[in-house]
Amino acid sequence: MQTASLKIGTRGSKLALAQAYETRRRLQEAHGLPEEAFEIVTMSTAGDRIQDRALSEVGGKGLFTEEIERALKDGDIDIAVHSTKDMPTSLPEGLHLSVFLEREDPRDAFIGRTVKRFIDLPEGAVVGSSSLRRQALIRRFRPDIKIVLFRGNVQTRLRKLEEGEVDGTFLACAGLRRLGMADVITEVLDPVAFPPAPGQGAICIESRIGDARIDALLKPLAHRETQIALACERAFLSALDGSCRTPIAGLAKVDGDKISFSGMILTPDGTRMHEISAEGAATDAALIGADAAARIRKAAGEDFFNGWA
Ligand SMILES: NCc1[nH]cc(CCC(=O)O)c1CC(=O)O
Repeated sequence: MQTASLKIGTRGSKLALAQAYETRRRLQEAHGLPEEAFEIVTMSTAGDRIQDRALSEVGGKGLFTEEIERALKDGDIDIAVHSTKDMPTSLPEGLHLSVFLEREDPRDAFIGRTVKRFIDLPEGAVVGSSSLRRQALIRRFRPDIKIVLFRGNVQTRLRKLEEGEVDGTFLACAGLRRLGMADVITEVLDPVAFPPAPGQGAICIESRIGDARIDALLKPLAHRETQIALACERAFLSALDGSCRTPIAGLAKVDGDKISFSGMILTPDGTRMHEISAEGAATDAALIGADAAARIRKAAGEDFFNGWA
């Protein structure tokens, strides 16, 4: 029996599995190997098990990655496939996000039950979301809307919507596309007015630093523009000390040798907001993101971060 040359770790949600299958398909194509050369190892994480509280209350993004990162360090798996936007900016020692696959649509989608467009929701309508960024943006435009905590996987959220628990919800276009469910989208949000989370829409691969065999296997999967855009967005997030309690948005675009970036920070109640934009050479992506963070921090003032933290 042929043993797998690479073990791919992933969470077990439909979206996580779709991302792991996509990664496997790209690995097969790049190396002309059969499916059996890559084993998908499904893992349950604390984040998947805790369903009744907001993530920001129980420990944040790390809850979805701890078990998987332990397996990666122990050599039980060789790579882990994640949604970049779910990844903390600092990773356990010895691990890194080595490869970013070509990005899907980074924008947010509105899924309305009674109206198509978010802005057309009636006064006092109920919207489901547990993302602090989306909550702050919703409140910024429509302080009258009632927001209910909406955790669980994409399917669970859409079922709650169908059952009438809420009038609408927001999800990433990318996730819905990967699940083959883009037809539920009733409005694609303008990324200037309703900017996405840093990293949204991009699959990343986490691996051990200095593992030459794995690096060689992964190399053909790296998508240049996405790698550069994500270096900028994650530098912005990291310099703002992006915790789950800070509504932060940011999106970079790479065009040839140039990069442009726009970022936003908001207070959770949506009443205060700062925007920043930056441009420069693609080779300076991380510097541009970090500099944009320093400038937006200065423009906002320290009380912006301390007032409600
Ligand atoms: N936090 C859950 C999560 N993580 C990544 C995605 C979507 C896919 C992506 O951004 O790549 C989603 C669901 C959503 O926000 O709709």
